[in-house]
Amino acid sequence: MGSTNITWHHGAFTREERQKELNQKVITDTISIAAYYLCPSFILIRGYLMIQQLIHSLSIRSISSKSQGLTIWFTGLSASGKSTLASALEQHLVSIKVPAYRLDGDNIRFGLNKDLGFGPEARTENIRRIAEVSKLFADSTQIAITAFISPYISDRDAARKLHEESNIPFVEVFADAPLSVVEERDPKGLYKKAKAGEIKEFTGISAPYEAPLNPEVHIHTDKVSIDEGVQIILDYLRKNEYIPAL
Ligand SMILES: Nc1ncnc2c1ncn2[C@@H]1O[C@H](COP(=O)(O)OS(=O)(=O)O)[C@@H](OP(=O)(O)O)[C@H]1O
Ligand SMILES: Nc1ncnc2c1ncn2[C@@H]1O[C@H](COP(=O)(O)OP(=O)(O)O)[C@@H](O)[C@H]1O
Repeated sequence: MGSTNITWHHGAFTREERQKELNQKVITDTISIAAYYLCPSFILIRGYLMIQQLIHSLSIRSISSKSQGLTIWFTGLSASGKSTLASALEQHLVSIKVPAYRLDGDNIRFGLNKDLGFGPEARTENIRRIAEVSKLFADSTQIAITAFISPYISDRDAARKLHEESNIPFVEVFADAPLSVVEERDPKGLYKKAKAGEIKEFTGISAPYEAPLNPEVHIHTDKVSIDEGVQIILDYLRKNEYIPAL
């Protein structure tokens, strides 16, 4: 497993933080250029700034030429770690200037899909719409990161097909933790309610979850840390040249 000195946060990521991360390099470059012209007499400083400027422009070029749109599709039980990993991954990608955007229950289930429940047909329609939206994000050369249970193999396969028909890579990431572990985590108390019969058709308790047979990335979230999980995904993305090498 590769490693990086860059750390990532596991909480929510605001629009302002995203803007700050993506603009930072441009600001640094602007400062370098201004300083270069303001200090023409200091040959050493000029030399240093010129080298710095060259490194910056090369790194920007290498990122923009190698980044490409794709969808990273998390699947797994409730509390398996999809949102946690998706959020940390999104923040890390943006911190290295790779545009990424996460779609999850907070911005989809309460908006575009607020008319949908949790019966089999509603879940299929939920995933169909999310697949269409993520494909559009990926088509705009961003990395779309989706974090939904997506319990049915046929629905995930349909999402994959939709992407592959447009030559957009689709990376399925299985956030895998045994039911006993997610029941123990139960961060929202939903398993407790489901077992008490207060929530109907709850995935893993009273509704099915069909685990992926051959996901691109398989993360055992009960065995690796959050940071290690993110690193496994980054290693996969680098190995396949979806993001620039370190
Ligand atoms: N019946 C039932 N089954 C499963 N989950 C339920 C249910 N009712 C509400 N919730 C909450 O909704 C979140 C799952 O929504 P998803 O859009 O990811 O589900 S699905 O992909 O359509 O199956 C899920 O959030 P996560 O815990 O983040 O997965 C739950 O908080
Ligand atoms: N290795 C790990 N990877 C991801 N989450 C983990 C891990 N270990 C513990 N957790 C915890 O498990 C919980 C997973 O919740 P969440 O990310 O909301 O899951 P989901 O989106 O799949 O419902 C979080 O409280 C997270 O801190």
